[in-house]
Amino acid sequence: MLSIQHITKRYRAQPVLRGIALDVAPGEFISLLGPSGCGKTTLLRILCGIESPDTGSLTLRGEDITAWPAARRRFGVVFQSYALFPNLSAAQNVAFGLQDLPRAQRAERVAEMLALVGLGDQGHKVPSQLSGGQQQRVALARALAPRPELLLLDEPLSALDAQVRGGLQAEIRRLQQQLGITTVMVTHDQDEALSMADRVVVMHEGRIEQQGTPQQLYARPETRFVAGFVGRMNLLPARVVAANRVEVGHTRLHCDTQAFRTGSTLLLGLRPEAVQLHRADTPPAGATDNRVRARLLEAQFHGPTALLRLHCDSLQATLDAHWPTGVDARLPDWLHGELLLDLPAPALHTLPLPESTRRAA
Ligand SMILES: Nc1ncnc2c1ncn2[C@@H]1O[C@H](COP(=O)(O)OP(=O)(O)OP(=O)(O)O)[C@@H](O)[C@H]1O
Repeated sequence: MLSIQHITKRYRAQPVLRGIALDVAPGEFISLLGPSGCGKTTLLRILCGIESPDTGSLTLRGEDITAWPAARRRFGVVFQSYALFPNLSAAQNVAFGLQDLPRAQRAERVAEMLALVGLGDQGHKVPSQLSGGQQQRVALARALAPRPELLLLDEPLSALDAQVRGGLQAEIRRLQQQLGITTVMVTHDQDEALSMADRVVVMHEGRIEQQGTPQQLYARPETRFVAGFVGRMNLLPARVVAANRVEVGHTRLHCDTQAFRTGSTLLLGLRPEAVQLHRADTPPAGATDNRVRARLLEAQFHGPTALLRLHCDSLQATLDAHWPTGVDARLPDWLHGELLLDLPAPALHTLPLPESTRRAA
């Protein structure tokens, strides 16, 4: 439906977008995810039509819209700051983009939209009489009221507290699916991107680093940046010593090394939830591949799980692991003794070293 072709943008000499290409399918929810300064807001502003690219083009259902001003695109936009007219009621704010409709139809549509966002009885209030979450619902109703072809969301929830935010994430997703509206949302919050989007596009320094479903990105990060930015990942420098065998510190581990030649260096990634802990005095029976000794350095309580920092002499590394805290929210005493860690081969990701590190090596 929307095709973004080789978009570049510089501010003065500084390149901010370095060749962005992306196709968005009808009804799809895309999240642009990346750290501050990676260019995601600039890309969204180019989609809105309030910024123009230096090179590249945008097509909407085959039609080139690159030179169209924002008003002609008629996309629905919600910004981080609620951007409502403070002296207009919620209903008047929603009616703002409906000037073309006859009065009766306009009132009907406003009532429908306010009901859709759960504010059917709040239309008379001005923004200062509404909570932050309610104001953002009004902004959403206003953006959706003219039935736009594309909904653009720029960090719409980042000014809200965690609880309101979680509720609205689910609600926006429900609405988006109910209306089938094609949506592009900018966020720097990986949880938000993973939980809401059909496809997450990870941006880094003005480029698309990787894109895929939330599950693909989490299960198969392709670069160190994505591995570190989407979820938590232990990263260990390693060297391929034979097919499917790597050396980390003083120890050798099994993992899939298909993409690497023997002798090459790489990073081994392992999610904290994939680390299996056992007590060393009663080791489990069975295969002992990828089993190393470790000791607990510290534990951080996070409610349903504790994050354990473990030191492993043979790997010459410190690893993070998750421990489910259970109903009594306590760690068993044996975790403070000698431990064995199983690092399952299928959970070990092999990642290329970043360019700069490779040169130094
Ligand atoms: N109008 C502008 N003039 C000059 N530089 C700009 C302008 N807008 C953005 N930049 C610069 O471009 C880079 C990318 O900004 P952008 O807002 O797109 O990043 P972002 O990924 O959305 O970050 P954030 O999450 O902090 O908004 C930044 O270095 C920023 O300082």
